[in-house]
Amino acid sequence: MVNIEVRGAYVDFPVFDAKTRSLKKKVLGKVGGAIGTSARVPVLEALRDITLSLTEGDRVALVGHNGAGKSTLLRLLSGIYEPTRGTARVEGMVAPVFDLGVGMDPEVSGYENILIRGLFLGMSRRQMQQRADDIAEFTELGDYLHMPLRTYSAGMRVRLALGVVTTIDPEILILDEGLGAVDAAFIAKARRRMVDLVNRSGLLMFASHSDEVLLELCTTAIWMDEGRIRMRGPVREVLSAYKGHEPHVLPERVA
Ligand SMILES: Nc1ncnc2c1ncn2[C@@H]1O[C@H](COP(=O)(O)OP(=O)(O)OP(=O)(O)O)[C@@H](O)[C@H]1O
Repeated sequence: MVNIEVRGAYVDFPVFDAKTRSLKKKVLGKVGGAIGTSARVPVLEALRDITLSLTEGDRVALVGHNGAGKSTLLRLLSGIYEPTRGTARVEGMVAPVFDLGVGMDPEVSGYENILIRGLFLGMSRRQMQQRADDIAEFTELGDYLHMPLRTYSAGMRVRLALGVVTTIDPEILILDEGLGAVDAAFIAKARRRMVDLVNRSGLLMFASHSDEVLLELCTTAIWMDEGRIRMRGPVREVLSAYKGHEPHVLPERVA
């Protein structure tokens, strides 16, 4: 059973080496969470009073300005952060994909990294051995897979990481955008695998700045603003409210 229950959760980051005096002025920009200065040590209030209930089949987009709290919320749901106050209860095995390169070792080969990365995402050694050929074919890396990862370009690393990530069977899939370095043709090729991955995940939560990807993969959305949930609803409605206009979608992507 896959289930997420968050009740009145806060996540604060005390900042011990901040220049406190210059923080006394209220920050007026749109970017970033609230900075509390009443205590002796300034506290970054990354999440404030989050209440959320998600279950099997939910496909949730997470949007908001830089620093709004999206990554912090994903880390809370992945068990990386504990709430400072409130509760966060997660039932189900979480596959967190924050940085495609995390869990990769530059000194070992592409093949060995396929195994390591798969184990990191909750798969067994045997499952990864069975899937290695499929991943190898998808990445088109050929003999490079026998070379140490440090010899790969940025785009080649992303190909390898995407190959592994799109082969797993996650109960709860937590995606934080980071597909930057690959070329457009490869993204198009990965799209089908991403859609299949999402379809076989029990629950998806995806933070991204791409309307197109979110509209394709998600059904509902949460708009984060200064650490709070500002709006929750159907993905198209939330994107329109957040952007102030209809979401941008390339004509051929419109269903
Ligand atoms: N480890 C940390 N220590 C101190 N402050 C942090 C830390 N991580 C995040 N913050 C602060 O928490 C707030 C929320 O950050 P978070 O990374 O969750 O935002 P985001 O919505 O994911 O932004 P982006 O779209 O830029 O990735 C920001 O104000 C940020 O400065």
